[in-house]
Amino acid sequence: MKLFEYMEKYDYEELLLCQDKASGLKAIICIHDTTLGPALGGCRMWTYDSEEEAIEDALRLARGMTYKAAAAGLNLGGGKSVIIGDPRKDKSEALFRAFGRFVQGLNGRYITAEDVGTTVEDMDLIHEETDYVTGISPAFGSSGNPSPVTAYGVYKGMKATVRQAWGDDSLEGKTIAVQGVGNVAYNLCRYLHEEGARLIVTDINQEAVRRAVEAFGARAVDPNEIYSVECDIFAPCALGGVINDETIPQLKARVIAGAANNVLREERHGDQIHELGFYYAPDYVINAGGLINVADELLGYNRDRAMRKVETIYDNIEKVFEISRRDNIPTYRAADRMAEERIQAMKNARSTFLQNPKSILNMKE
Ligand SMILES: NC(=O)C1=CN([C@@H]2O[C@H](COP(=O)(O)OP(=O)(O)OC[C@H]3O[C@@H](n4cnc5c(N)ncnc54)[C@H](O)[C@@H]3O)[C@@H](O)[C@H]2O)C=CC1
Ligand SMILES: O=C(O)CCC(=O)C(=O)O
Repeated sequence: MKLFEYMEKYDYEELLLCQDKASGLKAIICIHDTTLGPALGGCRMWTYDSEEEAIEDALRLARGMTYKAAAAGLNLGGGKSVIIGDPRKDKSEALFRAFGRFVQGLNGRYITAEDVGTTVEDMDLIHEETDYVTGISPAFGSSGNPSPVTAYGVYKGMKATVRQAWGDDSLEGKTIAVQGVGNVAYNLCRYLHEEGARLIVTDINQEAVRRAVEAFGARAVDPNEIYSVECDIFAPCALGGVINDETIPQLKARVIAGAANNVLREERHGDQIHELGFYYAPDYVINAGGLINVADELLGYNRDRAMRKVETIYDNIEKVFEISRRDNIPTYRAADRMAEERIQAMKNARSTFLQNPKSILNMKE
């Protein structure tokens, strides 16, 4: 990958490689765009096959956060970080504290949180070294694990998408294929089950599958089968890139709506599913609940306020479909348009000089 060429193409601000020999830390922090405010985005810990793959993941995820914050109406920019390592074996206090010091060094331009492979306990360790971390333990006045809130937002967004496809938003009797039943999807399955949906689940972790089967009467299938099962809704809730040349011809669902980031392997796959008549809820619009929740900590965390804002994901999905119909474009492009218009509008609104501009960090009521 030609890094500067790529950064220029998508207008990235900063890419930082962090190395600490003693703790074994190898991390990447990427800041995409801070027009709307500090870049907030989780820290992923994953066993990447190569350094290039880790850098690419950080870059793509960071850009997604810019759009996620903008589309959700937050005063935040986009950033993300990844730690290269196995979350089951390579975690230590020293590793997360070393990472926290790199975050602190950015002086608030980047604020971290959980993502795949990291937990509230890891955020607490990072918090030993920096205040620029969210999703820490409620004991610190924080919001804790964002996953249940992300799940609630995905549930609301799925209902809004279902309304587009079938005219009413009920999930009762719908068959939903859930890929990955980790932190977000387990909570999502609870909402879906309570509303009377039939669940089909898969995961590479058999324990996660067993939990979902026991708790929600879900039917389990092998990871490769999840794309081709007969269902109404496909909910990608594992990793990204799962809508691609191999999987699109297999899909039986009419709606694609889930928690995973970067669901489309390439943009052209978004065009393809649009042409084929799928109802696709753009990933960063439907999965913004966790971000909305942790962002509320910057104002002094208030659960009711955060949940009210998460409910607006339903309206945001409706807006995306409206733009898609109005401009005759796929929903992923409609979401980009909605986010880009807000970023541009705020750039313009902030063009007049103010002696003491209000920042997100001092907007406490
Ligand atoms: N946790 C949160 O609040 C948010 C999460 N997301 C995204 O949602 C997705 C899920 O996040 P979490 O639930 O937090 O992660 P998690 O790590 O708890 O769950 C992911 C699950 O997917 C499974 N998995 C991985 N590869 C798989 C495959 N090929 N087939 C089937 N299962 C597979 C894993 O075993 C795991 O159980 C990720 O893409 C994440 O970036 C997005 C917004 C917020
Ligand atoms: O939900 C979080 O942990 C923070 C936001 C984030 O990284 C995401 O939405 O992907």
